[in-house]
Amino acid sequence: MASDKAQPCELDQEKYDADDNVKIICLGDSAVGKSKLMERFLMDGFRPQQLSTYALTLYKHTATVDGKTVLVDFWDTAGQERFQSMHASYYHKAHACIMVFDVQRKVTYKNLSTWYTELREFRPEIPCIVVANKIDDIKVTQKSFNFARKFSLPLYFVSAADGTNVVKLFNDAIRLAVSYKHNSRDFMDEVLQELEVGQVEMPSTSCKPTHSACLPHSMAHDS
Ligand SMILES: Nc1nc2c(ncn2[C@@H]2O[C@H](COP(=O)(O)OP(=O)(O)OP(=O)(O)O)[C@@H](O)[C@H]2O)c(=O)[nH]1
Ligand SMILES: [Mg+2]
Repeated sequence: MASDKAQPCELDQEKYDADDNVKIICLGDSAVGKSKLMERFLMDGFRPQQLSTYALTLYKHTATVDGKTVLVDFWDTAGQERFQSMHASYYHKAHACIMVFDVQRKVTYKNLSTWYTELREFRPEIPCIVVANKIDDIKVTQKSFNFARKFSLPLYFVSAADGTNVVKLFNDAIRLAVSYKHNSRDFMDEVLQELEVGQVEMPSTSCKPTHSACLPHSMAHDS
């Protein structure tokens, strides 16, 4: 697992002075290469051994977008079935999604529709990039994958093993996340942003407890 190499986030003043911060989530079946892609981007390395992510790993990254410092939280979720019910809270306030399948395992491509349905249930509007990983092993770049076209989503052919398109993928995801954050007309996002800066006083009766956004983060979707 990549997390043992990633250092815990230090109290780095630069990070707290960031102009902006975004959250990007990574979805897909177990063993499609989500953690290895993060490892490749964040550490520019790849260790082939397999260690499945346990529930969640959070990575902090600082990027520069149009001259501004952006603090990025990457959420690497476990693809395993046994963690499925925990995924709901990961969607909370996400600004973009990287959705990965393994070009060598057809079932992981088929399961994209399940992941996508769940994503849209919680985050109807956020940008989503479909990622065909492991292209180092077979020639697939000529293949068309209809899933991405059907939902008008960008499709990237990448390899965590040799690094093909990985930096481009993550940089584009960060840009999309920042752009979404600033241009979104998503009603709940607007409410949340206003709550964050303390502009809105919400009487307790106006916030229906059925919507996760009204709950503290730790409680969201727990039931
Ligand atoms: N050939 C090849 N193998 C890869 C690539 N990316 C990942 N793998 C291998 O695929 C396996 C799974 O990679 P992980 O990154 O752990 O998969 P994951 O999606 O994070 O899996 P979970 O944490 O269980 O959800 C490992 O054995 C990796 O070495 C790639 O681009 N090419
Ligand atoms: Mg993993």
